[in-house]
Amino acid sequence: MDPQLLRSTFAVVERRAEQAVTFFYSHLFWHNPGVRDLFPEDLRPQRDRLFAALTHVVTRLDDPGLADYLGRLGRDHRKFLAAPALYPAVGASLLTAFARTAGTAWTPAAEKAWTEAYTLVADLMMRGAQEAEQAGEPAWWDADVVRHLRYGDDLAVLTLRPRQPYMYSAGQYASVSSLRVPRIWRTYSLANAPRPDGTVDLHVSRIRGGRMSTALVDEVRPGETLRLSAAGGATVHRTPAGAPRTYIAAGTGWAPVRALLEELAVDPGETEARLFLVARAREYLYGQAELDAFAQRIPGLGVTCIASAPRHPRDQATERLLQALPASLHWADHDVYLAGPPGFLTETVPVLEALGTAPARIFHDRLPAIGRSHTRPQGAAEWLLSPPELQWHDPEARAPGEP
Ligand SMILES: NC(=O)C1=CN([C@@H]2O[C@H](COP(=O)(O)OP(=O)(O)OC[C@H]3O[C@@H](n4cnc5c(N)ncnc54)[C@H](O)[C@@H]3O)[C@@H](O)[C@H]2O)C=CC1
Repeated sequence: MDPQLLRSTFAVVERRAEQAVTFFYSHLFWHNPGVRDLFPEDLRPQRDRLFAALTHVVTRLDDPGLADYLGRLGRDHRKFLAAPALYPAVGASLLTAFARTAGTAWTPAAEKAWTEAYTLVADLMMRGAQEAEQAGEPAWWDADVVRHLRYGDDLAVLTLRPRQPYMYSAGQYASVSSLRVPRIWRTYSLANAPRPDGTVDLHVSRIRGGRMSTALVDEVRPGETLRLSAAGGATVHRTPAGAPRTYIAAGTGWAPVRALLEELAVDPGETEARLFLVARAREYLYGQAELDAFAQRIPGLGVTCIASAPRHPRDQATERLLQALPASLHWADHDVYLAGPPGFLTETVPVLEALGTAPARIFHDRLPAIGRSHTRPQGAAEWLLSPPELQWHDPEARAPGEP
């Protein structure tokens, strides 16, 4: 396998990505009747994901973590009903699409390199899936909705009871699917530390035009069954017991922070902990109701709630937070746990670094370049200048208990 050759052919294909992706799906669905049913009705986000995943692989061929990443991806793809027979079918369509798109760059040597690369990727993914199956891990967990609470127009807290034991750590997330929105999975943080009764909470903010969040906020009722993927994400506690830490949560970013606090509350000792809770308006500070209870259970907890002023844009709360942070001291001694919208994280991280927090001590879910944009940049330079819209879910971060 020749990494240089793979990258140079991929660079040509990437410039004609729309054409390549359209050809790929047409070829796949034409030659494999029934496969179309495995994909969501709206293929556009899927198309971007395919290229994001391929870019991830092609740019990390020398990365020793790639095999683990692909193993986890294969394990995770079981929820999409990706049977082993699908892998060669996808490979055949992908290589044909590349051959059609790469023009003169598609030499016999390039074809050989891509065939070898795809075989390796598929083998590692299938092995991950097989290992999960042998370990008795379900492809997804059926979970019954036992409670559905509304906060304002756009927010709901759902309590689910998985029918089989569901393992996760405080701070992790899961993909969620509902038969109301077939074949679509969306990622939500698990909003509580594991409970003796096994139930898990999800905090869902309705996104305008978002079919899944609308279904979860407006339509889903107790008694209904949702599907949960295996938990993932490495935003779990990494701070030694008793050492100082700061939590910063914006909007439903409260969910993972709430879970981390609940875990800390079991044995807080004298731990110094700071919590900044940020929301678009006072009435959206829905976590506030629980703060007294947390403050009682964690004596060293200091809490600051920040919201935008009435009739001001939601991002004013971020400006207020960034102005408030320097009033707290000793940033170099704190681990910082952050959760919230991608734009919020992008603005907050540099300020924390400027205040003295080491980048390695700032923990948040990673933001891969999984675009929703339909006007695709034409090359690496344009890609950097105009990156696609970010989503916070990162399958690479799916490493429960990762140090
Ligand atoms: N684990 C995590 O990191 C989690 C992330 N989220 C993300 O949070 C978002 C949901 O947000 P909502 O609850 O509706 O919050 P929201 O849209 O009400 O925003 C909450 C606050 O975040 C700040 N903010 C939002 N967009 C910003 C931007 N572009 N630049 C600077 N600051 C910004 C503002 O201060 C705003 O008041 C989704 O994007 C979701 O993916 C949600 C839960 C967990």
